[in-house]
Amino acid sequence: MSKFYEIVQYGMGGVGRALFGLVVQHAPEIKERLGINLRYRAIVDSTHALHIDLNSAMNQQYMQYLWARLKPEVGERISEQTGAVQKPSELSILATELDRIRSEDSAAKLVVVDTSGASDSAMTPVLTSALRQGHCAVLANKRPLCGPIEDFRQMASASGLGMARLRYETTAGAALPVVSTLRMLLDSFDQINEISGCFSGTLGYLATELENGRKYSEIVADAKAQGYTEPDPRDDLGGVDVARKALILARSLGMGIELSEVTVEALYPDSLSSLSVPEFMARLPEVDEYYAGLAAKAAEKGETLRYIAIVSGKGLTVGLQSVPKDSQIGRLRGTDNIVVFKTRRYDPNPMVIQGRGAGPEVTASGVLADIISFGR
Ligand SMILES: NC(=O)C1=CN([C@@H]2O[C@H](COP(=O)(O)OP(=O)(O)OC[C@H]3O[C@@H](n4cnc5c(N)ncnc54)[C@H](O)[C@@H]3O)[C@@H](O)[C@H]2O)C=CC1
Ligand SMILES: N[C@@H](CC=O)C(=O)O
Repeated sequence: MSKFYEIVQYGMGGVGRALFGLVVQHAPEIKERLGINLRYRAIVDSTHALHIDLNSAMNQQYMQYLWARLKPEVGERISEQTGAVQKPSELSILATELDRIRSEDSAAKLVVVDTSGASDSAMTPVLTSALRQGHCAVLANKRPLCGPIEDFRQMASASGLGMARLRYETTAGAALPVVSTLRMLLDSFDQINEISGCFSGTLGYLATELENGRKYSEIVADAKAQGYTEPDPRDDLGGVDVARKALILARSLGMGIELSEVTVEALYPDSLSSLSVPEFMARLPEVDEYYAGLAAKAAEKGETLRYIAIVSGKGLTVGLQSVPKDSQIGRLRGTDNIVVFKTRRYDPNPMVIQGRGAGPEVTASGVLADIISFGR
């Protein structure tokens, strides 16, 4: 029997557009191979929304027509599409879709997909509300999982037993199977003693390229252009993005920790913290020399810099460390992440997951896998 999942997607940046392209291009094959009908009901960016009527959503030609305009190389905005409306609020977009699906008397489930960079206050009510009404949610956006712990618990409990209708694989390690592995270990009654590693594609890329002698300012600009960084690269460089990932893993383990309890170490000076993003990017050369010096100092000792996170019963720590070049972490290259699970069963040798941890294409593939997992 065919299953119907209908996507309401917030966020049409790098990851959002890559996901839209994947779904539009592969929906017929997904239906044929897996018996899962995926279609778009609405796409939303920071200012506008496009509600897609079902006839159009089922019409592959119309979806291809939209993709031809929205794909990154063309880059049209939602506001430029026929039928787009100015966004009243994130929640009202969902309300419109819930009304529509009720009036259709449909057996389809909505999947609210958050590929935005929106705040937790904007997105948490949307996601929790959809989950409470029996629908599904998939997040690439970490913020809604990093608000007050009570909000996280409400979202989790709204998503059914074992968080059955909530997926957020790409919030830690992009498409690497980190969250699903954590769930698998917990479901099979292992005991996770520690999760550690390098959780940032941007900081991995920065560290490797500093090692190669490139300038800090050029590396950060390049990471932004490639879509590795957060909308504001200071989230990456300041360690907050790593802290969010560690917090999401800690909360998934049942720890009641707040983001404010995690101490981070910033890889840019305080003097650049209150600038706009373009101003920040323009002033990066001011710190080139300092970070070249740090990298050179580590190299003199046969070491390299890595930004390391540890989640354990003692809490969360994240920060810059100098590690031997020929260690497992020292050998990481580019945007690769490494996540090490030390558990009762994986002892003394831990379970290790390693691979690309950032980039729009790879992240979109993880979001699509999350969506499809509801229908399996
Ligand atoms: N780029 C990557 O490698 C990865 C990104 N992520 C997460 O995925 C999300 C998207 O990342 P990117 O696409 O790279 O960022 P991006 O900056 O390219 O896109 C973010 C989009 O969110 C939209 N947006 C902001 N506020 C919104 C709102 N209230 N409602 C609807 N849309 C809104 C913006 O218009 C923008 O187009 C972020 O939360 C990021 O942390 C997660 C894993 C990897
Ligand atoms: N900005 C993040 C993207 C994935 O979460 C990173 O660099 O790791």
